Amino acid sequence: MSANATAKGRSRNERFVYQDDDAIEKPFNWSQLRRLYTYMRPYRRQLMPVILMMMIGTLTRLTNPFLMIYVIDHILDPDKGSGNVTSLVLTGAGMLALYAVQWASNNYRIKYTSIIGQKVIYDLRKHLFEHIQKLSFRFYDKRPAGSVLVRVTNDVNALQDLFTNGVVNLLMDCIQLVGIVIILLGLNVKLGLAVMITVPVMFLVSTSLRKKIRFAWQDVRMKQSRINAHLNESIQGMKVTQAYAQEKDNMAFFNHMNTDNIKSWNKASALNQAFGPIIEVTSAIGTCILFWYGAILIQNDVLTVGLLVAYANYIGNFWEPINRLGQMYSQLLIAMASSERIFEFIDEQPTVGEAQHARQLPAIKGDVTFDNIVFEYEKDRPALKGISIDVKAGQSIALVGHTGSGKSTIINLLCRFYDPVQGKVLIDGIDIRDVTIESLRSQVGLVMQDTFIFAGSIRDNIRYGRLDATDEDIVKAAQAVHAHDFIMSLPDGYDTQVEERGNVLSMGQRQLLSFARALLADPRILILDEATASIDTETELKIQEALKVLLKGRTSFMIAHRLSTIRNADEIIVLDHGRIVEQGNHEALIAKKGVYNGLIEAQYRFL
Ligand SMILES: Nc1ncnc2c1ncn2[C@@H]1O[C@H](COP(=O)(O)OP(=O)(O)OP(=O)(O)O)[C@@H](O)[C@H]1O
Repeated sequence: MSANATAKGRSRNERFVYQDDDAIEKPFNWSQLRRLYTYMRPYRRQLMPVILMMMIGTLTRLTNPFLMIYVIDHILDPDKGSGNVTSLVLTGAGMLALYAVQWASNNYRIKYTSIIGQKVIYDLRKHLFEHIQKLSFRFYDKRPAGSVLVRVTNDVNALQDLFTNGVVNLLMDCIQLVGIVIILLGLNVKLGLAVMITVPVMFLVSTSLRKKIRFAWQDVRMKQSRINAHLNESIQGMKVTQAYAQEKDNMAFFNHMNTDNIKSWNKASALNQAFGPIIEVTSAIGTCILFWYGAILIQNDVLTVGLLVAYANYIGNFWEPINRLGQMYSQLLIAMASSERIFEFIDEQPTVGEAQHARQLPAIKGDVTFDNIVFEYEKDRPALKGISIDVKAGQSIALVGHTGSGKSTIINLLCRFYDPVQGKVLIDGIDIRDVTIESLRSQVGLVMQDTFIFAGSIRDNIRYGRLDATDEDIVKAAQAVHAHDFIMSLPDGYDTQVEERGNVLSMGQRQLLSFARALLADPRILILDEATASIDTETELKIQEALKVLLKGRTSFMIAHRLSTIRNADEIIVLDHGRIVEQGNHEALIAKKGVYNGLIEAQYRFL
């Protein structure tokens, strides 16, 4: 913390700490490059004609000056064939033809490198997304959603340039450069060496400047990344900001970051602009040497005017690939960092894996057994310490206990979001680690406290429970859980569009929707994390009615908060610090006057 941070609190600019998750360049790494190449390999065949076109384009470009030599030294030379209009026209036509070929091949190259590059990026993004969908909760426990998002978007985008034109351009520039050097030295070694004398100087100056430029842009990206993180957080937390009237403070913080970003941008941009003049001055020096030394050679009859013009042309084309190769190298180092971060995710194995010979869980009855379960999220900090529960199909279980006592953890294990450290969870006597995750989760319904509503229509949101459900099934499910009336009162009924997270719906309405969704899925085992927010009595009654319909005939586990739900449960399990401390029905537990009685008294004293 800086010195001006007072005892009252942090200074405004230190309010948030954002982890820098931006691409920082990494050293060149061949094995990573080879791994990146595996994404290009499927397009090898499509790449062949592109490379061919690139070579044709480069060759025609290198050939053109030879025609110039011919025109100047043979056609226009009074001693040789001056005035030969036919030759002149023919050579002119030849030049035009070469330009046309060059233009066509360049067009082809640019178009198809971009198409192939996009396909490679598509595959990479798909692979990454497919993979992160499989990763276990443990993975997400450790990472903020923003950092996962950055890898799927920014890091993949950072590779886009490399794939869309980088690889082919790299090849093209190398060929062009080698071609020009050979021609320059081949036509006249002395003049060739003389005009290339500036190359090492230019190389040294540009390498050091480029490094500075690279770091400056990295700094810009880091600042932008912080702005993004802050924006993300601000939007998500807008209600809290407004509720605590923190807008001014938030604005000041944002301004600070915004100003910082502009400063970095200006610095990077100034450095960038310095690069152009350096290239120009170096190439101007090269040209001066060319004409000065060329003129001497012409006077000594060692060089022709045509050759001198050709040299000037080649020199003009000489700096361009050098410049691009430098840029390419910077791009490559950044791509190394991005690919490393992408591969880090791809290499991450789901901790909850499927057994090699996992079988389909057959249609279940709904018996559930927790057999002496021990579980810890973090080493040596057990969240469950030897839990055994036996539930018969169709029974409803209410899990109660203080915050942090392990209720959600029990549910997490039943869905196999995590695996126990010790003991097993059995459904109809089958260890859930022996069956495929999909066959397990498709038979276990989960109704979360914070119902997730996806952007789309109400109908589609209910259909999420069973994608092949007909419209009639959807209406029936909604009617059964008393959601139909409120849906019909919405402007477009079932077609009403709701935004992500369903902010336009009330808490109670969202719950009813999630009940309809779960009913449609018709799972044998239902898990319900009851919402804590209190709702009006009428909705409350509807929810209780809906719950009865939903629970009928299913084994259910409820993290129950409403007394009515807890009371109606067949069995109440009271947890404390990861252990079951009491178990039984409401009356029996109240009569016991133990932990449960204390909890109920504390919670419902005012009802
Ligand atoms: N993802 C996690 N990583 C690390 N520790 C966790 C994680 N989730 C829960 N815990 C810890 O495990 C213990 C049990 O948590 P759990 O969420 O099961 O409690 P709970 O009874 O459901 O609480 P609440 O009623 O507040 O939701 C707590 O000590 C909690 O801090």
